[in-house]
Amino acid sequence: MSTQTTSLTAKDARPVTTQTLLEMREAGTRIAMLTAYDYTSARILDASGADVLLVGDSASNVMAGHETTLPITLDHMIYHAQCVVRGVQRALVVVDLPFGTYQGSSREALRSAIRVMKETGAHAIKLEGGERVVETIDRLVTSGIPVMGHLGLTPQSIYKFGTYKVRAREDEEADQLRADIKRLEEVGCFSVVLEKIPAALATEVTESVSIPTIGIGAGGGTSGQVLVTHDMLGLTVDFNPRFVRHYASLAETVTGAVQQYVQDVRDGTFPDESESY
Ligand SMILES: Nc1nc(=O)c2c([nH]1)NC[C@@H]1CN(c3ccc(C(=O)N[C@@H](CCC(=O)O)C(=O)O)cc3)CN21
Ligand SMILES: CC(C)C(=O)C(=O)O
Ligand SMILES: [Mg+2]
Repeated sequence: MSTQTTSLTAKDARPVTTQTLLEMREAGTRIAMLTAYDYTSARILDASGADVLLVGDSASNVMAGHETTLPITLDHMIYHAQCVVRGVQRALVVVDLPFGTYQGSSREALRSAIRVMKETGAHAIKLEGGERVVETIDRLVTSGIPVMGHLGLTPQSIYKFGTYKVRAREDEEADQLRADIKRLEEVGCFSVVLEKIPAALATEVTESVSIPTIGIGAGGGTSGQVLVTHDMLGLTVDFNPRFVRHYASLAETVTGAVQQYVQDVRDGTFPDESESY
């Protein structure tokens, strides 16, 4: 088995493709995905070795301050994706199709996805759902647009479920997810996100398909992991589900830096001579 084309390090600038992700799964190399919404962050995440950057509709929460992902528009998502693409050399850039831009018909979905691909230079799109979006995914994939699926907790359906509790704990919903992931694979998704489902189920369905799965709150048995970057950096201090591991406490760091700056301005110690002309 050849692993020659599998990109592993930040220094290896060979662009990650959907094929690379498949090879990583086959080689047992776990895939690291993070969200990105702007140029400056995307550049740092890309250079730090993130394999996939997701321009998530979580931008609705994280960037715009909305309570849910429902309000963000296709124009907003395209703007964020354009910014991210400018900062990326290696990572695969995937863009969420926002609520209301693909559910109406496969024709509407294709129009939305084509806008993303044409106007941003991103490499793939992601959309939420199983059986009910299979026809749509078929149309996108047939048109040459790589599609990532998203099963389990699907935040665009929050008002249908009413809570962000763990999904597919009961047999009926678990069986539906088992069937959904097979359908997503059959119709040509290159990967599927599994959000907030029991680890045992995520492991089982990962083994039932040959495409890579990317987990968030789905345990360690998936082919890769995704987190919202602002969560893992400790910027979103009021969002603390157990699946978030904090790799930094940037809210504290920023608070300290800004307090110091304010004090220095008040004191007149900033700027000093070396910082003046
Ligand atoms: N900052 C951020 N991070 C995310 O992971 C994220 C977003 N925003 N916005 C879009 C969706 C929404 N997501 C969510 C939202 C809530 C929980 C959650 O576990 N909420 C509660 C538990 C609720 C319950 O048990 O009823 C919690 O523990 O915080 C998980 C994923 C994931 N996505
Ligand atoms: C949490 C990930 C999977 C997502 O869909 C988003 O950030 O919008
Ligand atoms: Mg999303």
